[in-house]
Amino acid sequence: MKVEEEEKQYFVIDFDSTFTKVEALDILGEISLSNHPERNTRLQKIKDITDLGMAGEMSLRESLIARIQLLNGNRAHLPELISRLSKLVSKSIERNRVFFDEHPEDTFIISNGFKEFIVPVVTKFGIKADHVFANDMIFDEEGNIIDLNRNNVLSINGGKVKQIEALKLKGQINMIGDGYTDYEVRQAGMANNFYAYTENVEREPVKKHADHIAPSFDEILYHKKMSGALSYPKNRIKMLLLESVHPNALAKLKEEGFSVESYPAGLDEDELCKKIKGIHVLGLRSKTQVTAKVVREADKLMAIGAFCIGTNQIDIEAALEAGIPVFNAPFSNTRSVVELAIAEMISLMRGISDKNRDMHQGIWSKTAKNSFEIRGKKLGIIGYGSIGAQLSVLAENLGMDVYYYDLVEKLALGNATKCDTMEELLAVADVVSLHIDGRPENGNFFLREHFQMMKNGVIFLNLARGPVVDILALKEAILSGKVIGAGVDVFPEEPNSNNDPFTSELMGLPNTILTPHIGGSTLEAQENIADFVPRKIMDYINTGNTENSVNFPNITLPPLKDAHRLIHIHKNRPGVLAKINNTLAEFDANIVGQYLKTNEAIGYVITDINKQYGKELSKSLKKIDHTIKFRMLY
Ligand SMILES: NC(=O)C1=CN([C@@H]2O[C@H](COP(=O)(O)OP(=O)(O)OC[C@H]3O[C@@H](n4cnc5c(N)ncnc54)[C@H](O)[C@@H]3O)[C@@H](O)[C@H]2O)C=CC1
Ligand SMILES: O=C(O)CCC(=O)C(=O)O
Repeated sequence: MKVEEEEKQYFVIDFDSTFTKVEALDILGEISLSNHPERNTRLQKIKDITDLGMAGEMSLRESLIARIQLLNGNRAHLPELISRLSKLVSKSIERNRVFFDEHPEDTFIISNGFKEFIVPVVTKFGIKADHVFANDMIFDEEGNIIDLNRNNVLSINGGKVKQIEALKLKGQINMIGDGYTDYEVRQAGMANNFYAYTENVEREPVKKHADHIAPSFDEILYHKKMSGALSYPKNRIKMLLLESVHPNALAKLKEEGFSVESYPAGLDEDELCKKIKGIHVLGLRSKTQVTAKVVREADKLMAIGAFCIGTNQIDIEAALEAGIPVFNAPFSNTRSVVELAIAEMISLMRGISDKNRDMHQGIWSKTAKNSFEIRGKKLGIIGYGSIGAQLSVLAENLGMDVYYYDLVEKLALGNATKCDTMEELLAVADVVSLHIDGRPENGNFFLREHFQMMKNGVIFLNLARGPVVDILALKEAILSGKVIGAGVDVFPEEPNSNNDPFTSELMGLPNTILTPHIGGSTLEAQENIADFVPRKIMDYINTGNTENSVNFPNITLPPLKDAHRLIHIHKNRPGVLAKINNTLAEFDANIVGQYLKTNEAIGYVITDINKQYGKELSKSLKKIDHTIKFRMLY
């Protein structure tokens, strides 16, 4: 009996900024001071006093009284406060409702806040009203909050320690909170563990004293080996974002609870091989090369997000064979590239870059020589995919005559003319714009012979990929006058970051616009990408969805409901599905849904079962021959 009592786990949870995302008195202030002339200064003072109290720099009672005096609160404000707080419960607490429902005897709220609003909020989670220990408000006859019950132990410093002592709980006491008064309980020896709760606020001095840092309630349950809402806490999923991915992406992923680290620059292969250890999700743009070696070194990698269109920088076959889906943003920067191409075409037709340079040097060269309208000119688009096609539409609207060439059959938009060969296109085009992708076979795609096939005096644009064009042949073509203007945004060698030097054979050439791979670098595009790619990654992690993955079989799954989801990735060999199902049958697991898709390399099977599985089932599924990766969701 004694042993059982000692092993019992109690969870003592703070309310403000722990159970809820916010400090309740701040919210009360927003309500009670809404029409007060000193609203903003008072609200700020209330926040400052809260922080001083939290940091242990002001006595608790002093801070409570000072805030009550500033608040102008009344009993009539409480219903709105309770309603707002109920909507501001911490995400992971909300997610683990079932845990609270199932553990009413083991869960306590001990807070220096007030019962008047805490009890109505937490009892909706099954927490017992008599397990809530907090201060009591004193009201006057008009219902104004004028004081607090000064006999309540929670109105003084060290009150939480005394309160827990009085409860005489027998077992392991886990103290969970974000402030100094929560840590004090552990320090006084009245709790066995102190979890510094960082889901809403992080206080370094509090974290320093913690036995464990808990960015979510899932983490606490995982650490205690108890079952919670998630099979694996999200804060344990580490994401590394490179190359100045837009901060919205970071914010979104952090908000979802993942641990995210970001770097402004790209990494070379050796650096990445080191950094990739322990990383679950890698995010990058066009610079960082994810080679087969990087994939081999990646011990935990679950997904790769290309925060751009091109995925040539990633060995997607190696990733596929390792069971790692790659996601990109296929349309988020399309328009930005097209607008840059249009702008360059017009600028180059008018010699703007040279004229601008001359003006800055005090040279006035007003002339129409080599200046043309784009209207009526023939635009040859090589690669009629999303960018090529969009360029076709806008260029035609500007009065250009569009010709295009693509490896595969494409619908001609508007009045565009399809060319069966590149020669055909090069023979007619006044402007040639490359929009093919950067697949390895496209290296050295556009060579000296192609420049020779062009008419004299053309404009040439490469906003696709650097290695696609023989750069020396382009230089010759510019110097010979074959090409009278060039716009180049991408280079065979690009610096890792803005702090690294850039050099190119094309520097200093006439009427040549060089840009630092900014085709997709508009705020609009970056924001779109920062919305799109994290959504795909989160969807994959949370549900197994692979819709839009560039290398994985695409499966769109229904949301997981009252079931456990088993995600099995295996080499595409006959009989694996049968073995999965035999194993499930052995464990008496009833299949409520199953989804399978294969490609040449892998099979992707999702099975939803309606039974609590044991560790043995997952071990057996992992052991099936040809298994690459297995994970479970619930
Ligand atoms: N400069 C920049 O910042 C940006 C550059 N890009 C580059 O633009 C490329 C194209 O983007 P999207 O149009 O969205 O891709 P997409 O995949 O929709 O279009 C590419 C088209 O090129 C065709 N193609 C590929 N190789 C070819 C070849 N050898 N000959 C003829 N046609 C060929 C394909 O069949 C496809 O229709 C990206 O892959 C990326 O490398 C994309 C975004 C920004
Ligand atoms: O913005 C970037 O870093 C890369 C843009 C690009 O080349 C792409 O989207 O493929």
